[in-house]
Amino acid sequence: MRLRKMYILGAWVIINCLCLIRAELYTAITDLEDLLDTEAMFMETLNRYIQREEKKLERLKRKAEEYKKEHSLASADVSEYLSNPINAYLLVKRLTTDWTTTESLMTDQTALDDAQHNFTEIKRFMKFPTDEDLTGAAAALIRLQDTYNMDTSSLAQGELMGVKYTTQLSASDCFELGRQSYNSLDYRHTVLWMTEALARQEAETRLSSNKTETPKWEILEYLAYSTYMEGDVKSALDMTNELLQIYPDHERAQGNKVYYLKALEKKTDSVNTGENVTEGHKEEKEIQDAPLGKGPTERELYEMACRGNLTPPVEITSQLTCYYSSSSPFARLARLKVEEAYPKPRILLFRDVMYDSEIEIIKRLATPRLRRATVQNFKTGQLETANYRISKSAWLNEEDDPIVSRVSRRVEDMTGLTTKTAEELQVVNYGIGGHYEPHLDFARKEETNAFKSLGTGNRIATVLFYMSDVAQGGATVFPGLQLALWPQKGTAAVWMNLLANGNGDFSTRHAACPVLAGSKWVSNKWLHELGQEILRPCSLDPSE
Ligand SMILES: O=C(O)CCC(=O)C(=O)O
Ligand SMILES: [Fe+2]
Repeated sequence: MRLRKMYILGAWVIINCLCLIRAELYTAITDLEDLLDTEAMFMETLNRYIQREEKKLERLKRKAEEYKKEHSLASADVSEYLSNPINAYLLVKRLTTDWTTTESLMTDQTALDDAQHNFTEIKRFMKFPTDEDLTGAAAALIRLQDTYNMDTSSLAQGELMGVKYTTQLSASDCFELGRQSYNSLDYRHTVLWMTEALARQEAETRLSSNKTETPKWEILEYLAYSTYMEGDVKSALDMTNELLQIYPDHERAQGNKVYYLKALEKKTDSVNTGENVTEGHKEEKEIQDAPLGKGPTERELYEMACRGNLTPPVEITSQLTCYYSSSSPFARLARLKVEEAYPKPRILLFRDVMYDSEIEIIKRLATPRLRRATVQNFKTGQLETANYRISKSAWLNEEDDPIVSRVSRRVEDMTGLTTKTAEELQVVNYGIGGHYEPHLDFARKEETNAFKSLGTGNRIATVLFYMSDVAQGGATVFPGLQLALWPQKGTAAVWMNLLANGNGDFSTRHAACPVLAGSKWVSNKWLHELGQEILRPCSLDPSE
């Protein structure tokens, strides 16, 4: 049995070693799909273990029955029973060799050892999430909660912006989200998720007599402390009192109670410092983005646009038209459909410009090369990962497949610019919660190191192909323009990042909203300045 199992594992080793990446599995859907295979292997091992243990218990039950039968026979008439030499012999045998066999059956651990061995092998050779993945996945869920303004209870009931899904979160799932928030010193979300954990736990206990996994006192402990850190000492004290009713000897709670009482007595201002309270952490200040004048901040505009609650004013939208492109003989021939999404900066949407068959090939070529996407360090020009960009990306060059050259030609036909100096085709897959916060695609004047090694100047234009629809979320938004572009498979968005005078156009600042449901695939071509001199004549006008 074990050999066959090992053989199965052996087969998996060959398949999975090729693309084994330990961390950051939560950043792309493609990796999560592999985790389902891992889970299937775990379930198989667990079921086999249960079957073997059940067989063992069946044998032990039969033994117990046998003992019971003989013993009651003997007890009915002890002297009669023992006067029979066979019975006397059998009694001695039952308590010697027989009992040794029974005992060794009871203590037999081979099923457990085999299961543990298999678990270790699965963890070694299959894709397996790490603690960082759990933290990342929890952070993604909390990001979605904030960006899409979803209340904790609806989210726990599986409702995503009014759409009801069947999956729900249990008390222990909510507790884990609270714990993850707590570990990130995010007390606001700790309070939200621990409150939900408490409510769910009470409901779960009412429904079944089984004890739930997380004890109430533990939820109360996190909740009380985080409530205190959020500045509500009175509620923190009430929760601590409730905790002490359940668990009177809880030393930390006893200590905290004394502190909360003192804090309340003194009505001290220092309630938020966390001093003297066990488990105290210094609160990290959230980075507040600067307001754009008096109106909403960029963050607020970004979130509103992501939720679909922002559109450009009618003076702008009324100017927009759609037409068939005539930018090249091919564009005329293929009757490329163009829609203006914004007039200045001009943002165009080319509909049905990438075909499903092309998308399939590009995704297939990119999938084995997907790695956590990087950003360029503002100061050093080095590439590094950052929490404000969470996705997986791969680069395809024209030698990889004729399709990649075909996409470059298409980009030339769409833009009238050359792709000779463009970067390779970047393919990006965003998992749930995957996003890219507001940024500029071009390098600012002070970023002197950016694109230096390419020697092709700045990123003059962006062509962004949507290679999937997205069930919910995942828009490309331009907060300053109040504009959201909703991914539509086969459409490409195109805009110029630089003005004709070569300066960066800051109004092109844009973002990829977190994916709420589904998966988002895009690919993009960044065109550079070098070689465009004739195709896009420059201007000395500072406003152009
Ligand atoms: O995925 C998107 O919608 C935008 C991506 C983007 O802005 C980028 O990769 O620079
Ligand atoms: Fe971008």
